[in-house]
Amino acid sequence: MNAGAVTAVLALGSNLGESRDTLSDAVAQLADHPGVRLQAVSPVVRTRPVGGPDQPDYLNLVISVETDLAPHDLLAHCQAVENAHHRVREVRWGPRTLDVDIITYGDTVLDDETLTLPHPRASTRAFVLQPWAWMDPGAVLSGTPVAELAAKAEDLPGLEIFEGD
Ligand SMILES: Nc1ncnc2c1ncn2[C@@H]1O[C@H](COP(=O)(O)OP(=O)(O)OP(=O)(O)O)[C@@H](O)[C@H]1O
Ligand SMILES: Nc1nc2c(c(=O)[nH]1)N=C(CO)CN2
Repeated sequence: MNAGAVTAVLALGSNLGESRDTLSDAVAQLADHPGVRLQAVSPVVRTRPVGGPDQPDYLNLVISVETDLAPHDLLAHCQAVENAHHRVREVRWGPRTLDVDIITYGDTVLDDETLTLPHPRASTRAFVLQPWAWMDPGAVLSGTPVAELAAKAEDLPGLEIFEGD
């Protein structure tokens, strides 16, 4: 790892349009930055929507990247990739072509107007935790094994590996 580089975990979700293609493109776009190197990609999972209005199932995946970007610069890069997929913010937790969240940035703990790390809702979301645990069975979030958190998450039933339509 480059001196000063940090490992970040990013969670991607899509439930509008050609979600499988969107996720593949987004992973490539996230990695297509001189300050970002892709380390690992989880399986794609199909998940029931958590919160928000009645909406289609999601496809979700998690990646880990090694990055030289500062946390807010990584957030800006994630949002640029969301915007490239015509992400429109209408309803909270509403359907979207692409969502990219920063789940962890090394061990950084941070909370300001635009960025909270670790992501404040990740520890209860199977759609983040289960693919993360499959990608990295030893992963830990704020001191607790991610696999243990996934097993307790209310949205775990209904989550399945996406094999393609
Ligand atoms: N760790 C984080 N990753 C991504 N965005 C974050 C994070 N912490 C705070 N934010 C802020 O949250 C704002 C709203 O993000 P977004 O619209 O993606 O929320 P959401 O995906 O609908 O809901 P949720 O935050 O529950 O996943 C962003 O504009 C960003 O500034
Ligand atoms: N299954 C699922 N549900 C969600 C998702 C998501 O990615 N997958 N994202 C949300 C807001 O980030 C709200 N609800």
